[in-house]
Amino acid sequence: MADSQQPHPKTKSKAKKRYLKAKKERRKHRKTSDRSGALPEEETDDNSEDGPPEKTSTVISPARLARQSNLAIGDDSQKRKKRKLDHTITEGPLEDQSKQAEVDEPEVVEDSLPDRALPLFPLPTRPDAPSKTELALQGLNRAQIEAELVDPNSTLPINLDADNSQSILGSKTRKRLIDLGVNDLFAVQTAVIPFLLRSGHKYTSLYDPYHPPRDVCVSAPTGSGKTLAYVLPIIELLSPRVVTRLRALIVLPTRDLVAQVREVFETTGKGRGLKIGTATGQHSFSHEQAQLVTDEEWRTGRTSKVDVLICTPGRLIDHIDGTSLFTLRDLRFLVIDEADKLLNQSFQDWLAKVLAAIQRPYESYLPVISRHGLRSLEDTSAGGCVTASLVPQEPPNELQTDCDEPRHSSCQKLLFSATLTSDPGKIALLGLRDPKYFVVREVATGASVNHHLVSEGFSIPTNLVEHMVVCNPSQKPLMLFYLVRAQRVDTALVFTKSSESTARLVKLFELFEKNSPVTENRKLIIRAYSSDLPPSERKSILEQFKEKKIGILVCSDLISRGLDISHVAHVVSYDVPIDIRKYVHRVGRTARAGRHGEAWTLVEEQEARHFKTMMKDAGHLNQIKRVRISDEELVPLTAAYDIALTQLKKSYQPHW
Ligand SMILES: Nc1ncnc2c1ncn2[C@@H]1O[C@H](COP(=O)(O)OP(=O)(O)OP(=O)(O)O)[C@@H](O)[C@H]1O
Repeated sequence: MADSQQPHPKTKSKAKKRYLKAKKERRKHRKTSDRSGALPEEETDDNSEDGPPEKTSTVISPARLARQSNLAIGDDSQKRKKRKLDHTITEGPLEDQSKQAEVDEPEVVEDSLPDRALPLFPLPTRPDAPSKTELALQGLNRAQIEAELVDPNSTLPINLDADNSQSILGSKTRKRLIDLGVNDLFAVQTAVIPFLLRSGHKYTSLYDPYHPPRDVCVSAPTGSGKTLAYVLPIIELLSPRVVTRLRALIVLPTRDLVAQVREVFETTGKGRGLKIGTATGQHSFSHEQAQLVTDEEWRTGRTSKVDVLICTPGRLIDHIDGTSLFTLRDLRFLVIDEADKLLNQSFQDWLAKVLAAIQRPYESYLPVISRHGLRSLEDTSAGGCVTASLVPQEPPNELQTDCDEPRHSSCQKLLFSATLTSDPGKIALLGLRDPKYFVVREVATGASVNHHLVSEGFSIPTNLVEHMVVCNPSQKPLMLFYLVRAQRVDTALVFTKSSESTARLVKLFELFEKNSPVTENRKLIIRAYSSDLPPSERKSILEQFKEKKIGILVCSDLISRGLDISHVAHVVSYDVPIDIRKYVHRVGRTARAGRHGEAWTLVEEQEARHFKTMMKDAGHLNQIKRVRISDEELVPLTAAYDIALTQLKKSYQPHW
């Protein structure tokens, strides 16, 4: 009974029937009105099958609303407005909106308004992220990006018979080079020397404030001949001068390098009359002052006793600050060798002081009025025609003349390094004038110079063979002794991390040599070279090493840069270098000037990952061969090593 009173789920109530009928009519009506273009009635959410609909939410089709608003009339602006409306009306996530649009936009609307439909804008797409190289290039300046790539294998023969007009170098210089055994210019020299010495070109004059020369930055591998690349042009340009002025300043990071570069100047420029001076602090300040300047200006018309000064930055600043007659205003060349190292040194703000000292005050560019009411002019063109003439002084002229053109310092800055920085911030400190970059390196096909500049993957001499030996820290000295004995690493530079480490290793090695049986008729001499030693002793040790009286020189990174000793056949990094720059300079003490050389790095097990990552980042890991030394190979050395170790420990114990 109760069941019969319940309405059957399939039977429809009267109200429902009425509702469905009305709905059907509404649909029918809508179809006909759509076809005739009339606007239908407002559509409600009446899809419920369960009874008369409740007016919950009203969803208005955007197309319909646009039509209601008389917006979609065909022209573009109206279409745009319609689209705007679409966006304002539909709310919620974009995905929902597009679905909603699909539902609300019946095909009939699109069909009926083909020419009014809004153009579909492409969905916004995210551009590919720029590569690391592209990003880094954004920081580089134009000169770096347009660097000239020089093939490291290119050479230029020095022809003694060529006449001066055909050759970049004068006959005197060529003859001198041939006498010294230099028959070809190396790659870096073939690029840089012609750039600096374009004969007859305005850049060759010593003083040209209206057309000052372009600055030059050079990145070339160790031992590739960068020193001659600047020494030769300086000698060529300065030797015709008549009046001695300080016209070339060469800044280097260490005293040893100053002495080395001085030697190159003296041997190459022999007989050319150039006066070379050095300032390193090795001698007393007053002694250096007496070597550099004269107070007889009234008689000689000059203050400088030298044409070329080679110095360390510290002592240079001392002279700028403390030597009253010392001036850099006549400089034609400022050479910063090992530039990346020197730019990292902020010592006494040396760079800013030097740059300020180079600038001539405005007056000094004008003809100088002498005490006699005359002016002296100096023509210092490269042709060697130097005249000091006295010309009556003209009254000041209000008219604009050529002399009113802005005048610049004629000083040309030359930067050299095997690991030249590409850091735009550091380069900017130098205020370079329209710099020209030369990069000497082999570039793999497809790779660009820029990539190398950015990645700072410095090039290593091609004749260098590199090895790494991964070992237990306690075995490191034994590994070194093994290399010395078995691999004949006996004309070598061994680099450690500190002077203490240097001293300890030398002591241990001496004890080891004393205790090991002499297998051959040779006594190996090993010495330490460190900052703890007085300068005179350091100099003497280097001399002995150059003369092959010392076989192995153990040192810290003090001499890892620039040192040129041709017979060094091996470089051992007893302690792993902390960065790729240090590695490049250390291994660059061998395989110089096209010679063969070998580099060994002793890597403690826990350092292996760091070392490999460093090499991989520099794109250099594949060039390094891993050498495995078995315990059996070490057995013949262990007895002497153990005794040496015990003796070393005893020597470090306090005696009481
Ligand atoms: N054209 C040449 N022919 C023969 N030998 C040369 C030539 N140019 C330079 N050398 C020799 O090559 C050696 C290395 O030169 P240099 O010291 O100038 O190298 P470098 O590029 O400055 O190296 P580093 O970056 O290590 O300072 C020197 O002994 C030099 O005399």
